[in-house]
Amino acid sequence: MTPTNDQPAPRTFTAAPPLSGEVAVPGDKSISHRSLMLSALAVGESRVEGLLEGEDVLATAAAMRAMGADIERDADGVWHIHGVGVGGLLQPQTALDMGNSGTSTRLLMGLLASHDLTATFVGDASLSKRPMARVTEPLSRMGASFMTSPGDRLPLTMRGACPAVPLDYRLPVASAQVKSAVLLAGLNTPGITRVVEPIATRDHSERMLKGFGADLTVDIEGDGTRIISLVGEAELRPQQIIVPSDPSSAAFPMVAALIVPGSRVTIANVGLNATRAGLIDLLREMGGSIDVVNAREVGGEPVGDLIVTASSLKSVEPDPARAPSMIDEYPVAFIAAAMAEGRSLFRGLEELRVKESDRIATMAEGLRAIGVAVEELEDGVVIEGSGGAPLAGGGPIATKLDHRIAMSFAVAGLVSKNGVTIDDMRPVATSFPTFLPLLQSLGAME
Ligand SMILES: O=C(O)C1=C[C@@H](OP(=O)(O)O)[C@@H](O)[C@H](O)C1
Ligand SMILES: C=C(OP(=O)(O)O)C(=O)O
Repeated sequence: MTPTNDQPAPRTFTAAPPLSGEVAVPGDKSISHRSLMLSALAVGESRVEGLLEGEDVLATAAAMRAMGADIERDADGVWHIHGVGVGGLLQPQTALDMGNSGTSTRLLMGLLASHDLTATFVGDASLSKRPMARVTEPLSRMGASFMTSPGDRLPLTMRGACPAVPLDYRLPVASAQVKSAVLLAGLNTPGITRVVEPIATRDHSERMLKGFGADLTVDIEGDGTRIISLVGEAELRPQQIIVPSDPSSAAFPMVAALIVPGSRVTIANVGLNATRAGLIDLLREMGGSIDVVNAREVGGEPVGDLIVTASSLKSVEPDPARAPSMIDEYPVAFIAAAMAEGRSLFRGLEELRVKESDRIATMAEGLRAIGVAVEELEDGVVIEGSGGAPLAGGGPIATKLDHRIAMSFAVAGLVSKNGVTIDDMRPVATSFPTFLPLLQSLGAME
């Protein structure tokens, strides 16, 4: 995406008074991407309320428009999408700019793999370092071909295959992006495409594909392995979608409210899908007071309001099997561990090394810079908690084009003696454009 401002936006976050109030974080990023993609493949008009209007999702919208979908936002903030039908995507006339968004890139590569067209994908410096072999490998087996930059990275040009060949694929890495790429490719492929998932990852693609009318079944074996089968050459029906608030964004005010003494905050309408709710379980195990009220179902997803009260936290050694259910929340979970009593041990997190930044290294470096004793492991970190005492503070923290690093250290600043300076807050616009006003409304900053 074209940056709106090409200068870094440093900012210092300082010790905050007790946080209070009721807030709503923006719509779920994963569901927003999928809403646009699936609506663009349905014949007729879909309507999406609560879409995340962050840069990542806007990159998906621009790509779907470039391939023929008609996508408009009305004055009330509702998005209207007229789709082209499965198999109906048009050849994009220019390169698809994915900005900072791994989800847009990998899911769209899947969609295009079974369409008869050629497309070039480009992205920012962070996205251009991220591995794409995890999707080019299965999609090549379905018939697509790829010309990638060295190391299977962006920029890359792909040619879809029509008809593509259905695939029976066992996921070698616990990744909802890879699972979704194969399933989306299967939509326009004759026969049955099957994905075997030994470790469950977020299941929004499965739920939404079914909701749009695709013939998709999920069988669960005794050991928890999920077998997802999709009948190809699907016809998708337009939908009315209400996007719940993003639990990955709610994570920041949630941890802030737990660690800033005296806080009590309500976070409304948060998505509580079990494949996403690992952070809530973790923080409760640490002694965090998080109550779910008003539990309900909205648009096929469980949601609830969270009441979070400041708590004394104790250290944890979470089971690595929990990783997929809170994969994007580890950076801010490390901040919670830095304020807990005792030593926390996080393992099994090698996937964090291939996110917007190497989140193990970036977090370890940043934590050290603000006075936290931390040891970096190949697949995780050991963090010595302060037992609730304020962190020293410091910086500037190098965010490395990673929104979750920026927001995690902003939260750390709220419990610091000397403030925490972030080198650049601009990446926050990818997933949580209202982050600063939200902190202001809780009284966390001027
Ligand atoms: O499918 C999705 O919407 C996502 C899957 C996760 O990535 P991986 O599949 O690479 O784990 C997550 O980190 C990302 O923010 C969104
Ligand atoms: C990893 C993330 O997103 P993506 O892979 O879509 O860039 C994230 O939002 O933390």
